[in-house]
Amino acid sequence: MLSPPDTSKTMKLERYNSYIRKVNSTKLLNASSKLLFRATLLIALILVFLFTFNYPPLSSSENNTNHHFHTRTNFLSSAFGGGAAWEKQVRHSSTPRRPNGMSVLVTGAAGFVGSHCSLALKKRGDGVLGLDNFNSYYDPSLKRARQALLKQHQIFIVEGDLNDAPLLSKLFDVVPFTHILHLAAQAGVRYAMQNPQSYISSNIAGFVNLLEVAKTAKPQPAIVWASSSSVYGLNTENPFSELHRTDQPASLYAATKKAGEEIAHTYNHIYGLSLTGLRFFTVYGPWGRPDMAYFFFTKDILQGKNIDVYQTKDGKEVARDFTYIDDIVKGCIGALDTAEKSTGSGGKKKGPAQLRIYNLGNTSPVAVGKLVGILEGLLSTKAKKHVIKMPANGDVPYTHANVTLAFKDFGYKPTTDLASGLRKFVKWYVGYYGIQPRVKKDIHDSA
Ligand SMILES: O=C(O)[C@H]1O[C@H](OP(=O)(O)OP(=O)(O)OC[C@H]2O[C@@H](n3ccc(=O)[nH]c3=O)[C@H](O)[C@@H]2O)[C@H](O)[C@@H](O)[C@H]1O
Repeated sequence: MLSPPDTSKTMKLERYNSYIRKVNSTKLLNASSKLLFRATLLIALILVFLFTFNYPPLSSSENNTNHHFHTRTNFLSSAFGGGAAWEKQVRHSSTPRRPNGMSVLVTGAAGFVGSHCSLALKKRGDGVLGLDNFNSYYDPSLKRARQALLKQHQIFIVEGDLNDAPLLSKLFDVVPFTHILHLAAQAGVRYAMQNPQSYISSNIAGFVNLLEVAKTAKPQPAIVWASSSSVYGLNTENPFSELHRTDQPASLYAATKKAGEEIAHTYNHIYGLSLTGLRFFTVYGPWGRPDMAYFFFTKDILQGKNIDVYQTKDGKEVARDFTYIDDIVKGCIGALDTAEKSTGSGGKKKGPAQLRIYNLGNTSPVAVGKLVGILEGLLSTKAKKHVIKMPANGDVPYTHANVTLAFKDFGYKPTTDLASGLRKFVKWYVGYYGIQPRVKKDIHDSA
């Protein structure tokens, strides 16, 4: 008789195996739940990062327009562009409050000239909707402060990029804009050597995108936009007239503005868009741009830092036709008021349309050294001047506007000299940045 098999060892082995399986499966479970947990945490962190840190600071009017920013703007516009509350804000902001008032889309509304023009238009009863991408070319907190100021006056700024075609089309679906005041651009003459693509993206691609949307709009809006005194480039005739050569730009910035003027011609010719380009001459004033010389000279003088004052190669002073912001605003509004309607509709030209270019300057060039002297007086502080030859960075030695044409067509007449304008700027500057000591008491007291 066969004795029964001794299963005790087998059973022990099975029990052991099943124990090991349990331990392993628990380990596996633990490992996979850990993995799941970590993956969830990672996704959550990515989402928090995207929504907390990356939104909203898209870079304006003066624009950081690289691919990353565009992708994000497109995403945002589709997420925020269609809601009823958003549309209500857009409509409310752009509705005129006076009979026959305009409904103006102001691009670059959080920028220097854009914010001033938006306020002026709104104050007289026009509807204003802003568009700005709040890029970080210069301190975006200044753009946010301008936005807050505009908000107090019921002006809403849509946060988005000129290159976001669906967003622009959406705005035109919601509002039948009568005018566009196009001031969004990559500004700055010297920065073009550091970031050339940003100029192409904003000043050329962005402008074309805007014109593409405008041409198909029903009704087509009339467009007034910012060109630049820099288009005169190496022109040697003075003062600069609209009839002078503008085919020798000295910087990529100037070249993109000149390209804008040619592009404007094309859209006017093919689609009947009414287009007015304004050549601004070194605009300055309260709420100005920190990348401009008068602004960072003020900062550096107050902080006791050296400032570079440029001279031409032959030792002459560099001069600019510095133009005060209020004069520029009057010029922009004059151009808007005299802009004729576009003649096309839905992408089809119906007849010839208005095409204009104007200088908007002060007609009185001042040497940069003199500007520094005025600032020294207003700030009661001696500047640490470092006079150097102008680097080959796109600057031109001299600008001087002839504004006869703008005077003839819409009464443009600058009224603020550099000393008065800088006084107003310094008053704003010390107030905005909370700087009290040293600065002349009468600056604080004067209106
Ligand atoms: O009219 C325009 O279309 C342009 O105007 C403005 O350009 P610019 O006239 O070059 O102004 P801005 O930089 O303030 O330099 C002022 C003066 O200071 C000199 N300058 C500058 C820097 C420096 O360190 N030292 C110096 O002497 C410099 O050589 C110059 O003579 C806008 O920025 C530009 O966006 C565009 O709108």
